Amino acid sequence: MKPTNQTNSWTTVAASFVLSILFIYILTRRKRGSAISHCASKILPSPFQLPIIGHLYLLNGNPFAVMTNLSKKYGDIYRLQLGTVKTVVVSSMRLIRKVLIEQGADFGDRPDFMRYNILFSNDRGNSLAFCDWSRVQKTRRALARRFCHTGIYEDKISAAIGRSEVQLLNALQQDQENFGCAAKRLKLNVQKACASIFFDFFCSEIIEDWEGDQDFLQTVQKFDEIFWEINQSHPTDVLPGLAPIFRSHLNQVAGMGKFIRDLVVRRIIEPHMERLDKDNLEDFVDILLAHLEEAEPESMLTMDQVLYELEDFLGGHSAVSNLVGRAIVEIATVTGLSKTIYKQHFEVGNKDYILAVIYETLRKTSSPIVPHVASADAYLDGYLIQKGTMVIINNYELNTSSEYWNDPHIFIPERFLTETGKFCKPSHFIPFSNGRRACMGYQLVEKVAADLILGIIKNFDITPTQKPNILPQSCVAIHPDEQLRVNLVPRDS
Ligand code: HEM
Repeated sequence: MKPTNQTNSWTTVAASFVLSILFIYILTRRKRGSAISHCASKILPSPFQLPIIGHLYLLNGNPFAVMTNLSKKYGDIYRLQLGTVKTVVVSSMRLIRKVLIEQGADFGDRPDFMRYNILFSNDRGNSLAFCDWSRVQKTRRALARRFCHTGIYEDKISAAIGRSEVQLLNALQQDQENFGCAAKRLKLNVQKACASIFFDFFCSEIIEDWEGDQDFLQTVQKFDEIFWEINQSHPTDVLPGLAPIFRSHLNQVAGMGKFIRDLVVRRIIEPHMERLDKDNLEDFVDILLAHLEEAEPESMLTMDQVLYELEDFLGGHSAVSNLVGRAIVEIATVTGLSKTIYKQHFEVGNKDYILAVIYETLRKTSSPIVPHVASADAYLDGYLIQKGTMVIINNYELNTSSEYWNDPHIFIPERFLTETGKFCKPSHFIPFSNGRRACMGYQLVEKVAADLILGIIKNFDITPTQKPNILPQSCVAIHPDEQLRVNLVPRDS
């Protein structure tokens, strides 16, 4: 559930229509009451008196900020009826820990949104990130866990980053010569760098020619569109009956998924199947394909599961490139920060400083956690949460409140460093979540983002433009049409 800044008039009209229906629906539900509340030993509070403007903000502003305000009145756990979806919002670290860890087995499923199904061949169960918890999911996570360990595959990931960084710096220098501005196509160049690292690392597919490889360029663009899409809420998530009105958007979503899928099959899967040597598994694709014929039925993967697991991980590059983009925008806004990063890393030798910059970017973004869903009826803090209830883990206050951080609106990487300069993260800050559905890519994020930002800063000073980007909070994604408005000043000039 993320804010959408860039709506056209059609979507505004449609959204107003949807909200009116939603509001009427909420009122009707109120009269009927809720199954949760009358079964529960304690009655879950619910903001029934919320004026319609509140619901408007919930969908169009920063929903996490709105839900935080509601928690001031209704407490750290309360329920919302979002269209047809029963929802519970939890806000305190104590309850978030219960949902993610202590009672993780009860809250390990994902919402059944129409768009998730459409993206994954009409079955979100194909996706590692949007499926419900299952034995297959355990297998899929186990297969990926080892590969995402940058320590185990240190050489492979370092080689992939090294190759890509050379191309990135060439592209920036080329733009400096051609346009007098190295930042002219910075976002696209960072996206291409991240994508080529991920293709190289996971699939041993080295992209030699960024500009001439049309498949590659289109894939980068489609993944970015998908990343934006899944980071937004959509009326059909909670009111699937509205699908006919949004048919063209839903078809577009299906088209994005299909494009990526066709490319992954043609360019990655088919060549890998032809050369697969089970005694010498070369990369992540080989590991997944070897599992197609695994003897144990519970841990055997279907071709769709293999395909989408691979896509989930390849798509991770969009998360990294958007994060790097955000970090660069933040660095530009703090006077002298680019020089400080250079000094700390390349002169003082403090390798943790850049990590602090990355975590401060995640904090300031207030990077959200994907909603969970109750996989069984379960009691949470004395309230009965029915099976199928969506649980929104609202980390907004934990990330942005002055109760937890000094000057929370200011970008201060040092808050993640001890007095001796060592990286240190408070336990209430969990941008990659925790427990059985926790992010599998955080080590890759740290390594790839750090190396790319340092590669840029080694060669360029990052300074602000007169019109800096204003990026939405509680959403890592940057709109696909938004460019990074910063200057890159060559260090030797
Ligand atoms: C900016 C970077 C990223 C952030 C902030 C981030 C954060 C998250 C969060 C909050 C979740 C949900 C955890 C939960 O529901 O409890 C998640 C899930 C996941 N992430 Fe990331 N992530 C990032 C990048 C990546 C990358 C690069 C990869 C892969 C290479 C990746 C792989 C996954 C997977 C596979 C899941 C689903 C796990 C499951 O549902 O079992 N993530 N991530």
